[in-house]
Amino acid sequence: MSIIIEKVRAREIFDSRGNPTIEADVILSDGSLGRAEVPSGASTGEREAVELRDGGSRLQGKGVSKAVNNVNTKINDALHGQSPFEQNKVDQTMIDLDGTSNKEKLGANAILGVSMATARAAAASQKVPLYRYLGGVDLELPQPFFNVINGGAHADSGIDVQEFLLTPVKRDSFRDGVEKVANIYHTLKTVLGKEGYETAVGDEGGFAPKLASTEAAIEMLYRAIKESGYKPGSEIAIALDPASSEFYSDESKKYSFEGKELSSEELLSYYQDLIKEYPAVISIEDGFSENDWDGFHKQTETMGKEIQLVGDDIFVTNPTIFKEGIEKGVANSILIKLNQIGTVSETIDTIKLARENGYTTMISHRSGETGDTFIADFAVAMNAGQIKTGSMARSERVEKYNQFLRIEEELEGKIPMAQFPK
Ligand SMILES: C=C(OP(=O)(O)O)C(=O)O
Ligand SMILES: [Mg+2]
Repeated sequence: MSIIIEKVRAREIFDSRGNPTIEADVILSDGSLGRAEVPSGASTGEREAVELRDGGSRLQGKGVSKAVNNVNTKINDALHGQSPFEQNKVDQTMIDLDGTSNKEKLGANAILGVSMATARAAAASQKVPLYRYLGGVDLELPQPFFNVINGGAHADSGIDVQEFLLTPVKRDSFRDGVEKVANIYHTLKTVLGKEGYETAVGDEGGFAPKLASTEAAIEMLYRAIKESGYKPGSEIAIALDPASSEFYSDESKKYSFEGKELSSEELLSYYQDLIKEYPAVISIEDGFSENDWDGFHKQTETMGKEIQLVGDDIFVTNPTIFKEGIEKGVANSILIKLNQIGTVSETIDTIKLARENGYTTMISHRSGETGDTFIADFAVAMNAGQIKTGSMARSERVEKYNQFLRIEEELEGKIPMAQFPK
């Protein structure tokens, strides 16, 4: 007898910021259960699929009971009887049922929860790990990027750049990479403490010291890398996510950055000087605003051969928007967030598009996370090449890194490791 989706249901749970979010269950006729939890961003792109929230006074307007209800009624009715092994069809059914271009009716949070839970249920039914179900035999461990200093919308450190990430360019295994960064993370805490800075952490588990500038933060990283016994650049590299849409004014077309009002051109020369001064910086995400395509394009023209330029807010994992970006020569890499687009299949479409056009892909967590480790399996299955999922001090982030350690062990180290830069 063929296996079908018997029941779909959801509930309100809480994320790492204490906000309500969706947990969805997909139950199959053979009794298999797939469960998934949905994350939530803070520095969200304007064109992301809509995260449906309730409004009103309950839970300060942040409840997701409407989205839960949509899963338990409309989505349940539409998916009952469908094959869990046809991910595209399941996702398309929900896209059609919603009927809007940004999933505002059912909520991208409702749809994504069910989409991920369907993949999990199908994997459980076939008794294979999620990475195997989604990826078949062609698997690869990504290069991890750890966000060790938090600024922007993720902390009250007052630093304009949202994320300062470390990546173990040189590593013998995934475990070796995590160990190296864990060493630096602990050294960084000591270095910051010695200099009199706070060592409490931000939303993504990185430290949130009140450092005066981007340069001051990078200096701290260089020091921590060296004092841990590694070479900045060749062994441990640095990536930045300024998340610049957060400090861009659509009216004045200026970037309000570190006390100055910078034009697009001025910001570009700032980045050019920065990577000259600190060659360990190998990647910049959202250096320009989602509403400054021209600025992002100019950066790609001038810096795109030297370093990785990642589009997050500007592409929002949306294949249609991304296609336009490719045509306009914007960025050379794309950040992949499942909940920006709202289904597993559309996310896979975006990854394929990146691959066909020579863009690198970095799978990403959200600043509001849960214990769900879906993105770890997903990154391995998609041969995504890179992942960023926070730092070492918050378990909702560390759990993702731990899942890679499990996968590496399960595959007895026989799985290839992505390398960036090559
Ligand atoms: C992970 C990010 O932050 P958020 O989830 O707040 O959008 C990001 O900007 O890359
Ligand atoms: Mg970003």
